Amino acid sequence: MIVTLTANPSLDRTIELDGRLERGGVQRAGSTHAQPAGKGVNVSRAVAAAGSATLALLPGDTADPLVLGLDAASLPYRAMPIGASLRSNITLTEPDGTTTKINEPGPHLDADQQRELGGLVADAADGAAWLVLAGSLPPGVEADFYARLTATLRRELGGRCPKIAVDTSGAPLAALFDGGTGFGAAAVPTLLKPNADELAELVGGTTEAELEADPHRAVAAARELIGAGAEAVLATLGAAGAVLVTASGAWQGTHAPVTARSTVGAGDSSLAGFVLAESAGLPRPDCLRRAVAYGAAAASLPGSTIPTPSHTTEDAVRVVPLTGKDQP
Ligand SMILES: O=P(O)(O)OC[C@@]1(O)O[C@H](CO)[C@@H](O)[C@@H]1O
Repeated sequence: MIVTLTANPSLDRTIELDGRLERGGVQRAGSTHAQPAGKGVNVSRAVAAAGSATLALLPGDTADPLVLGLDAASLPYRAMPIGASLRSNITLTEPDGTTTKINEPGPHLDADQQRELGGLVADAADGAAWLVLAGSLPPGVEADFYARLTATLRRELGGRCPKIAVDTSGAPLAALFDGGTGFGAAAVPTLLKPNADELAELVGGTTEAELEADPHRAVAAARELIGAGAEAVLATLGAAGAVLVTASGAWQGTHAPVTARSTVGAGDSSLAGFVLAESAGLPRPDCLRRAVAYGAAAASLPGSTIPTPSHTTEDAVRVVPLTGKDQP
């Protein structure tokens, strides 16, 4: 079972423009669609589409359009009522694949609601294979929420605690490694899935553009996180594919060029591909291969559409070891 938590889910609205975005002008949409989303929900959608067991955890009232969308999609979920509307994030796509995204802050969660959400996660995660903590934190939630949750689950669930993957940015990402929170290595997840921007911000001394241009630099940056206690780092590098780094090896995965339609959800799809492959017991390079195939497939699909296995082409992915010894 792959359990996901989306602390700040979104009903993603995509507006496909027939021409270039004109700032300050009035434009008619070519087409529009809405999808229940947010990073963890997207991971669960990909896992479910692959026929594997998943459960999406999120705040949200039963009548919220996002929750109704999960019902309509038959996605297994548990939603914690909050008495407030969830957010709606807007994506504007242009014919050349340029994507502009505007994310709302989301509804405020008070201390009781945060505790209840943590309890929901502890209950669902008990005995699961993976727990994916993904996305931004809504207003009212302290930046160390994921760090605290990770440390608490490990302490309370012991040997029944799943492997924990985190995909977030900014202060919640930094808090996983911040000794000041007092959780130490217990808060460091099994797997981190930063993009180049997040990785650059986390380790410092480099930029998103440098990491996307040079996979060796991305590996060096990811190694710092391995040194801090993570078992694996899957760093997604946009059109440059992804690198996977563990204590015993590093690999780069690149995909044959695809025509990008919307990059929204590409990172989430990569994470889903990795976790699906890892759960199936595949060797590390094949986990990376599936992650890159899922990311490329997502980028070639409109809006927040999440790929099914039939959208992916693993043969189009080239995986090469970069440093360290390869794994069996
Ligand atoms: O504001 P966050 O939580 O960082 O990101 C939310 C979001 O941009 O992430 C997904 C794509 O990764 C979208 O479905 C969603 O709108």
